[in-house]
Amino acid sequence: MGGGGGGRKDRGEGLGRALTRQRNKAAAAAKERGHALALARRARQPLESVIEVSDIDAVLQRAAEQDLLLGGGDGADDDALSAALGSGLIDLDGTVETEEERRWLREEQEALHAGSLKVPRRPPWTPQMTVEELDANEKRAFLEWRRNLARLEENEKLVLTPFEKNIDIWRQLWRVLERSDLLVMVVDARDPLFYRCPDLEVYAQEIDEHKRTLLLVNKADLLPLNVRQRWAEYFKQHDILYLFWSAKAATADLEGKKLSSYSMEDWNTADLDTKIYGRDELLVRLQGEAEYIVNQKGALRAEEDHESIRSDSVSTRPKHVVVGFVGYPNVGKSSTINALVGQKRTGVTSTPGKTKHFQTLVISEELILCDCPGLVFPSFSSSRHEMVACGVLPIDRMTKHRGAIQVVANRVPRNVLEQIYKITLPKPKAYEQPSRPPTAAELLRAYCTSRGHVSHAGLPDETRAARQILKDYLDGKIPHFELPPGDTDSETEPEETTDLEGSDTAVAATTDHCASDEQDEDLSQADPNISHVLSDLESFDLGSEVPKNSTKKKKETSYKHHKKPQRKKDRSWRVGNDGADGSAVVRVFQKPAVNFATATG
Ligand SMILES: Nc1nc2c(ncn2[C@@H]2O[C@H](COP(=O)(O)OP(=O)(O)OP(=O)(O)O)[C@@H](O)[C@H]2O)c(=O)[nH]1
Repeated sequence: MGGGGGGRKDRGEGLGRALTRQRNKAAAAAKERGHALALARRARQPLESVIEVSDIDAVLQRAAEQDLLLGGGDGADDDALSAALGSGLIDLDGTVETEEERRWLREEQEALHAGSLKVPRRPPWTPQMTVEELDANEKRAFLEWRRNLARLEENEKLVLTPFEKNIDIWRQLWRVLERSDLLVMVVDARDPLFYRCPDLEVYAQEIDEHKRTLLLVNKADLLPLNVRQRWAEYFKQHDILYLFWSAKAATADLEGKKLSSYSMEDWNTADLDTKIYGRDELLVRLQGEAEYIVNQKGALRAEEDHESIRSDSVSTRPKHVVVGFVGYPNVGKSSTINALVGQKRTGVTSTPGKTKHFQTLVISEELILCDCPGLVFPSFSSSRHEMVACGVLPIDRMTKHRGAIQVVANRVPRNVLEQIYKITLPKPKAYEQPSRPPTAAELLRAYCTSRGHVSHAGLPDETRAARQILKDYLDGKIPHFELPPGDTDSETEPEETTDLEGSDTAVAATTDHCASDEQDEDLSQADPNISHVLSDLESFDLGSEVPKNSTKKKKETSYKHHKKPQRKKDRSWRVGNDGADGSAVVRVFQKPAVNFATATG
């Protein structure tokens, strides 16, 4: 009886244990399914830049990744989260200190630690590795890179500006770097050093000592000849391989038009150091540089193999060369590729970060181009505001517009701003420095007053004004450029130099701006009543492209529904993949404009 009772108890305990086991199993399976689902969902997500550091989703996603990498377990979630938090995803105030008294100290620190600002390296890999192994290794190395940057920030009291935190975007760069013979770093001519990433050049040579980087100084149409001369001097002094280029001018040329920019008058100078290259010249130069690299590699390999180097084996042209294009968002990579291909292959917009995947374009049997998505490299030296003003962070995501406008006000002489916008800025008070730049508030209010931009609350619509001013600044309607560091003119006579250049360029820029300004001029003469303000708000992002006679239509549409028209990147040309890692290849055959052999002699 007792035994029977014991048996029931045993059976009962056995059943309980079995049920618990089953429940645990089900829970584990559910967890696994959840993981798989999360992974699958993530795989389906489009490739997005993660630059803004306050994105809590990104924090959690990284925490989940960490969990995955470290195998989970007790407290792993907490550890992962704190690792993600500690690795710089959360930036508490998101701004960089700019007080004068702290600046030199910070600059000293920045110079000291400049070598630590590295581009993440792809860990060593072999074709024999499984996809999972490769993926885990890359994630581990990436997290380590993130932690190092965070440590740098924490320990040294340095402030890192926003940088790309999405490993998948860096993966695109790794692949472009690996397959390119020549790396072309596209920079904006108006501040080339801001957009240059020296560590990327170092990294390229770590992959292969023969790889070289060419600085493609784009938007050179916005740079007067004398400023190009100064930069040319600087590049030569610092042994930087460079050339001036204007994707916009090259595109206009292809369309049989001429760019009406002041600096294009002397673009085709005989001086190779300062001339703005044309499309065919650039293609020849790129191919020449890349072939030189491939030949050097071939020669070395032959030497290493103790082969007898026949003279023709070194000079034989390689089958084809690959030229990779990298750079910050919005510097004009896609425009350059489009101009080189000779037709629209990649989308061009003034919104940074539009190119998401690298693209491979076969220009000819001999030349292949690779276009990498725009990347925001880690840096110390610029503030978030500066990055918005420089087009690296999207204007649309800007929340504190005055900071970015102050960058514009500090860089562009007061008289130039007044001329371009036909506004009068308040003069500095008697007790203030007579040469002080206008404050952001002064500039924004003067602009709003002249255009009648009023917000719902009846206050000046500073956000709208800020967006338009920043757009004009980026598009080159407001002329501006930096001089090389240590340029004596900029040091000893900043006012005079800027004023001189500014007024020169202001004339051209004003002419350039006239058409777009006409509409605003009209608006400024009208009564800024609320319906006008609303219809006016609607034209906001269309800016100068809205024809005058479209005012009526604008009034009829609700401003709430107005969204910036996003031009879609034309990807219809994508044809399958190249067999390596899923990247698209299109074959674009075109007659080489100049015979390479004759052109290079
Ligand atoms: N003035 C001038 N503007 C240019 C030139 N090249 C490009 N732009 C403008 O710069 C903006 C950005 O050009 P994109 O070609 O889309 O830049 P991107 O580097 O491919 O940008 P992402 O897709 O963000 O990587 C666009 O508004 C272009 O019209 C140039 O040579 N001169």
